[in-house]
Amino acid sequence: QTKSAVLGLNDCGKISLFLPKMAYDQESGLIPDTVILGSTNSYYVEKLLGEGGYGVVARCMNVDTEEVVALKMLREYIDKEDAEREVKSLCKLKQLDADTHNVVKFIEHFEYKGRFCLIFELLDLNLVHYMESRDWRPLNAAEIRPIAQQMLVALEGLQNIGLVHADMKLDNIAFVDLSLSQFFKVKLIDFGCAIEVSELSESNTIQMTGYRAPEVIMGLPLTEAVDMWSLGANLAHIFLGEPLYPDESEYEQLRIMVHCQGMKTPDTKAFLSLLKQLLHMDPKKRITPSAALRHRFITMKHLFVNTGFFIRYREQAQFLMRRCDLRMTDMDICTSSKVLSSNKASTSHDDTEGSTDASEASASHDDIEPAKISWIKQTKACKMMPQMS
Ligand SMILES: Nc1ncnc2c1ncn2[C@@H]1O[C@H](COP(=O)(O)OP(=O)(O)OP(=O)(O)O)[C@@H](O)[C@H]1O
Repeated sequence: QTKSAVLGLNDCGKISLFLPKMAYDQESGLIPDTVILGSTNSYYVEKLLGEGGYGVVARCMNVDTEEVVALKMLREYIDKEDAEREVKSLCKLKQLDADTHNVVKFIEHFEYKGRFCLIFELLDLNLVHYMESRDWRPLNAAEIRPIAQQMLVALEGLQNIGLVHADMKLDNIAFVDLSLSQFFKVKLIDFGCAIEVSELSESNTIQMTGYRAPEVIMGLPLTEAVDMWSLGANLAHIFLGEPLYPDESEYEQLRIMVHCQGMKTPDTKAFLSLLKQLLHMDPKKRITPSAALRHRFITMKHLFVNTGFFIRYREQAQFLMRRCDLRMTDMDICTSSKVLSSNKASTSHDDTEGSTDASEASASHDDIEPAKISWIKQTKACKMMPQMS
């Protein structure tokens, strides 16, 4: 804790750390118009961009190359061990191509006056800022799709390198450049809580309340599926314009909103179908990133129906996806007339509901005590997931 830190509720109703401006500048060590000397590069601090419990982030310019970057200086009270863990996760992240996997590009790190400094590519507003700028007016399914697809690709990449983000929240999804034509191009940021999947244990209290997977709350064995749950809760948040959890009745709210306001278009149904599988109570049955990328909400197979409305809607939906320049093999296939005929003879690949990876992964519960299994079953029965279908 810092001397002047105050905990309070932010605009989203979440607990945040507030620091008075002047003390914050001094404490962060990031004072505009000063230069931070790194081991190989020096950075001119232009302006402060954001802050969190772990660090303060500023827009900086590499004095030699004039490259504009984001510098995150970890707070004074962060243990060296924790700082080194974040650096270790970021080094591991370098195994992925940051642009194709939609994760922030990590450039370098160094210590400055005993504080860890991490240098990243400069990104734009995060999803909280963006939603605030539109008064939390919900995004529609077509707008959510490119964000969902990119985050699934990111989580698939993390799964491949055995890393769990463990802090998927709207603050940690940032636009690449809102002023560019790639409007919905986003990246996953903040690997401060990331953990190797092999190091996950039941005692880990990871993820933020509201995005926390049930197995974390219940102290059950954890896997990378925790990130998929959080992604589901995040997508529901931007679809509703308000958080889905922790109040479970908000789940009912989602159902009623969709039902009463006539929003249950085929695309909304497809979105809810994916959401249901992301928010599966049982992590072993929760959909995987690769299966989710084949879900019809992402591939848009269900939109390839020959009616005037759908043609226009589909064109808009495809436009939003193309603007992000996504790796859309399935979607590209969908653009051909092949899809119209293949719709008739539906395959199991484009909609994974109740099939493929999700159900195959439903293996045994041998490693969970019987009492816990029965508890989960009861909880599952109480959940309103089935009502969403
Ligand atoms: N690469 C970047 N480009 C632009 N802005 C960034 C970048 N990285 C972070 N930010 C901004 O700084 C804020 C804080 O960054 P970050 O989430 O990494 O800090 P943190 O202390 O780990 O946060 P938390 O307490 O939420 O875990 C972000 O919400 C974002 O607004």
